[in-house]
Amino acid sequence: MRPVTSAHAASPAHAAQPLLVIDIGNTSTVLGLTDGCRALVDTWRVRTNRDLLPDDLARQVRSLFAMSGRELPAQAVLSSVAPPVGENYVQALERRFGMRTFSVSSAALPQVSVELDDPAGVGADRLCNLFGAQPYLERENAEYAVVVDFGTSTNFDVIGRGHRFLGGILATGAQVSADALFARAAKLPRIALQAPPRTIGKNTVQALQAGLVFGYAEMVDGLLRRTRAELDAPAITIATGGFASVLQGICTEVDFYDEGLTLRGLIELWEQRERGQGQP
Ligand SMILES: Nc1ncnc2c1ncn2[C@@H]1O[C@H](COP(=O)(O)OP(=O)(O)OP(=O)(O)O)[C@@H](O)[C@H]1O
Ligand SMILES: CC(C)(CO)[C@@H](O)C(=O)NCCC(=O)O
Ligand SMILES: [K+]
Repeated sequence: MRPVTSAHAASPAHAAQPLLVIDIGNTSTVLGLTDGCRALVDTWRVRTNRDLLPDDLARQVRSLFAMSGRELPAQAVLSSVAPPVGENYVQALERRFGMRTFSVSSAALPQVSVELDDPAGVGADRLCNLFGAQPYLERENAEYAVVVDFGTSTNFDVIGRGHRFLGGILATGAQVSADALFARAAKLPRIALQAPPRTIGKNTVQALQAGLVFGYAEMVDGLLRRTRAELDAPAITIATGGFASVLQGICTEVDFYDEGLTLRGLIELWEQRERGQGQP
């Protein structure tokens, strides 16, 4: 992997309104606030809780902003793969704070060509990654990009120039794999998901770390090699999500590491939509 890098332009030509961005995953929800230059000035990470109702979420958002001494902005863009949490945030933001909101879906993004059997079924987070990959496609002058997103599941999102979502791979997340193993093997200790000093473990912890971390890295490299072999032009690859930092320097098929790709994709998506609607 090359060192931490970001291909995203820091600011649009015009001053913009501050924007609340929310990426609702199956385990975590990440909220971010941008300034008038579309740069993230604050981020918050909370557990995704399907039991919270609109007013619970309104209280959560209000207290996060109060904690950081921030003003609530007038507009928000949301990506959710955990219904009904996305809808509940929309209700909270619109009814309690009068915010203008936009929810990511393939139907709401006509400029994106989702080349799947069922375009409506694609996860909103994967559409965010498509937008997050755009600056890389341009900067590297590449035909394809593969985003590997390490969350509850590990997604490989195959993206083509011109906002094409070509498909991908969904694999069991690293933590889910580890938890499944610990749940079924009474004598195994819980371990930190970090690389051991060598592949041949000298104790139970090292042996588990080799299986989980190196095993996972080999899966990622192998799937990226297979993906690249199926494409008719070279692809750049970008890893994101918490576990990506653990695999940095281990995966040989990953070109870039970018922790903020999904959230900045959400900002980029909003920005392009605003430009498309002719609203500065
Ligand atoms: N610093 C870290 N070191 C090791 N593992 C990590 C680290 N941060 C996160 N992880 C693991 O990586 C996985 C992905 O983390 P991330 O926080 O990006 O996604 P998530 O919030 O768990 O999933 P989702 O986005 O689907 O809600 C998690 O299973 C987590 O256990
Ligand atoms: C795969 C997850 C769970 C990853 O967050 C999400 O993108 C999702 O629920 N997607 C729907 C199925 C699909 O994208 O094909
Ligand atoms: K995510």
